[in-house]
Amino acid sequence: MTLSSLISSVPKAELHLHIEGALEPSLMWSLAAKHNITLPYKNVAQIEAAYQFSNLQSFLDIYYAGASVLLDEDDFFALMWSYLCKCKEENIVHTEIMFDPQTHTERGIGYDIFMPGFLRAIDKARQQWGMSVKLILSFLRHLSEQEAFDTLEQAKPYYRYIDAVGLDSSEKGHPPVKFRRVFAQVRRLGFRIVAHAGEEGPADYIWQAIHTLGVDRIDHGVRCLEDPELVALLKKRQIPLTVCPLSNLKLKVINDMRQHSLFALMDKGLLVTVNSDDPTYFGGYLNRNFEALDAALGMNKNQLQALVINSFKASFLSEDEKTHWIKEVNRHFA
Ligand code: HPA
Ligand SMILES: [Zn+2]
Repeated sequence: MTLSSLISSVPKAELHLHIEGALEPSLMWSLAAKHNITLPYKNVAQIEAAYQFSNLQSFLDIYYAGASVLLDEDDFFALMWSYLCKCKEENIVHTEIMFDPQTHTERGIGYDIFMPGFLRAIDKARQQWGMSVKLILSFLRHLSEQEAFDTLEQAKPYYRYIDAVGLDSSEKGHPPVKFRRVFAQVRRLGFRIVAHAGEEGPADYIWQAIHTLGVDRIDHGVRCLEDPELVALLKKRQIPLTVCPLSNLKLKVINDMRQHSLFALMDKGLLVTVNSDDPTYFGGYLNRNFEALDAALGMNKNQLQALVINSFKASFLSEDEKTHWIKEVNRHFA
């Protein structure tokens, strides 16, 4: 089998995906029409053409504006269902999906609107395809810690549907320590913890995420390479990094995919995974990210196999589920 057909056919997990970043321009357009919302674009092609970013903030501005078309439960169902259909197409059998409650609650759209929409789509994918899905509630770090506390409190009726809590949005100037107390509460509630760190922000933010927040995984984390002691810690504790190659390229964390450090991180013994982050904004779903790495840097079958095994190892699945899927992956490569 060619590498390309292995990439698409192997069962895999995705661990770093923002559901608001999976809003297809065509769905944005039709929801705007449904709700009589005027977008600053004349057609779908213009939406796509607007996705040229110079850094994280220039993306976030467009990403939060795009979410303004999501108003009723059916809209959130359509958004989730569209992504889960892509998972089916790409042989993603398990996905851990981040959602940003504050992007919606700030507009007056409550948990009672978006959660039932998300959960209906997830139930349908579970029943139709046996897909496995976990949800990660993410705090927007440009907002205050008090607002994160309020967001956690408002989620109470839905705690049983949420597996982990994370931290995303504008990284620079909003270090993990800003959220020390709310993540202490998150830990007491028994959720797993993830945080974006070391995407644009310094290696020190990765230290803070580990020591102050007590994360189970780091989202991005590519800037760890600037600190050999940190690399040694990530290796020793096998703290996973959910790396997003096309995102790094589109947000100018790197200038060329040939500069991507993913294989360097693997060679240092780190537990690295490949993910799509915000696929409709960054030019591709998960399989495209593997393809882009191969096209720029070359990937052999052993590297692909290791990355796919890592996607299960680094997940929040049970040990039995991990063992099951790792066996399936190995069978696929045999
Ligand atoms: O890559 C990202 N970084 C920070 N916040 C985000 N929200 C969506 N995608 C991202
Ligand atoms: Zn992200």
